[in-house]
Amino acid sequence: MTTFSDRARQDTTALRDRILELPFNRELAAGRLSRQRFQFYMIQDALYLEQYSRALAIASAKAPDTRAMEQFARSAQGALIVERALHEGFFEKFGIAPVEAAQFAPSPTCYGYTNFLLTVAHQASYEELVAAVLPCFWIYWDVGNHIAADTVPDNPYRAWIDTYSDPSFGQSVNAVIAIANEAAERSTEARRVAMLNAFKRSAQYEWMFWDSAYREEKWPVSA
Ligand SMILES: Cc1ncc(C[n+]2csc(CCO)c2C)c(N)n1
Repeated sequence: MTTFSDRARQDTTALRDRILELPFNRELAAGRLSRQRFQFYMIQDALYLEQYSRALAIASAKAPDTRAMEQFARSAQGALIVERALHEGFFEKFGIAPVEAAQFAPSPTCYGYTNFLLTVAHQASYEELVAAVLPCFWIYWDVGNHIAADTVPDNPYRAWIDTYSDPSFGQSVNAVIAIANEAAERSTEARRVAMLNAFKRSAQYEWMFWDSAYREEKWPVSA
């Protein structure tokens, strides 16, 4: 039987390869990504995580069973606690006060991605929401492992690489994949197609998020 995650993987093979090949990720692996670019990414990611955590909390509230509720509630907390600790470590290293991150405005891509997730969370089905939050886990696990396999000693971004290639993170990735597969199985084909579309849109935004950090994306006009 073809599961939702099999279909999702097949439909995004080319895009996922393109994510691994992005200059941001290649340079991160080699330890030669500029601090400026990484710092831009960290600030945007802090803004992203706050909204992503809300989307996960809504997934928890909508989940049909306590196991999925717990998984999403834990991940919603993880997005705020674990990832914030990672960020604060880097902010300290780069000499940015953590409160300063909140003073930055989200980039167009960050804004687009978080608004997409929150729109799905509030307006679409639970199944589509699960599909929309999955690339965040799955693609980071792919990227984390890919980078961990060919990084250099003393990489200044080691803590980032370790977080996303840690087996405990792999366990939560597998748990969310299993939840998405169960949700798809219980659903209709029309809804599974909607799930695939939500998954693909988030995967595109994941590519865009790294690309926008590399370009240090600004709003093209100010108000
Ligand atoms: C743009 C962007 N996408 C995905 C992640 C990774 N991530 C964020 S929260 C979470 C689950 C709970 O810890 C994971 C895997 C990120 N940091 N930034």
